[in-house]
Amino acid sequence: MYAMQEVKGQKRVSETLRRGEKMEEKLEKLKAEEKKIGMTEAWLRKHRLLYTGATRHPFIHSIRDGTIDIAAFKTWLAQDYLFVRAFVPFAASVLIKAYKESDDDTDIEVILGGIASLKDEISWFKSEANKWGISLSNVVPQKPNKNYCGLLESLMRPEVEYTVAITAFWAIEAVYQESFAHCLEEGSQTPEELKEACERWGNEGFAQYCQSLQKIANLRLQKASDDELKNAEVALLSVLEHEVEFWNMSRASV
Ligand SMILES: Cc1ncc(CNC=O)c(N)n1
Repeated sequence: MYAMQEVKGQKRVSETLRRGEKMEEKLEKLKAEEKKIGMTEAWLRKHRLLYTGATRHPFIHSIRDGTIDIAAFKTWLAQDYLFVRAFVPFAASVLIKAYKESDDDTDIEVILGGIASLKDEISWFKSEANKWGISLSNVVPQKPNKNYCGLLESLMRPEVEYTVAITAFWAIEAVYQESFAHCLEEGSQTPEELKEACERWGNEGFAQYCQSLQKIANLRLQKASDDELKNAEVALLSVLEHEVEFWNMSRASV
């Protein structure tokens, strides 16, 4: 008898929690509409601390102020090469979802542009590794890298909606854009030999590409169901957390 009541009580609690979450999503949506900003911007404001943690990490600061230990940069380079290799099939999965679910042809063009530049990026990683005397064929992925690639794998599943996947895709690209652009701003003391790496993601073209992705995500999120909204926000938070861990890993290697 008591057990039955407890089960009922638990059900009521979880039902209430679920309702609370739904209301919270609706509130975020209203806030975004009121301020005439997109959903992604509303979420970044809500999770400012985490976003700053991902885009203004001590690893990035150390590049910007020139105090970086080159061993940390080399670790990042080798690990990121592996990440980018895993990022290609993820990008391809987003392309497939866009083809199936989007009614806007330009989505495909934006995503395809991203995939095309990944080919160039992989070549760059190889020549950069060569320059630093790193052998990429012997690199073993570290735990945070494996975890991040695991997230990509889970987002590649066919049951993950396009809206959720494109939100994650935008966030992954935007973190690198914001981080490396910071290393190139006025007053930064980024070492000459690291500037090329920073320009890969910190350049104006990459910034515009990120804005295009953000615009696509916002349009989709505007029309999304409560469930999709929740999943997209969770995906965004997961991306930001994994990015922080990825920077931590690079720094911890020295
Ligand atoms: C860990 C991580 N996050 C984002 C990017 C940027 N996307 C593709 O290059 C990256 N290279 N690595």
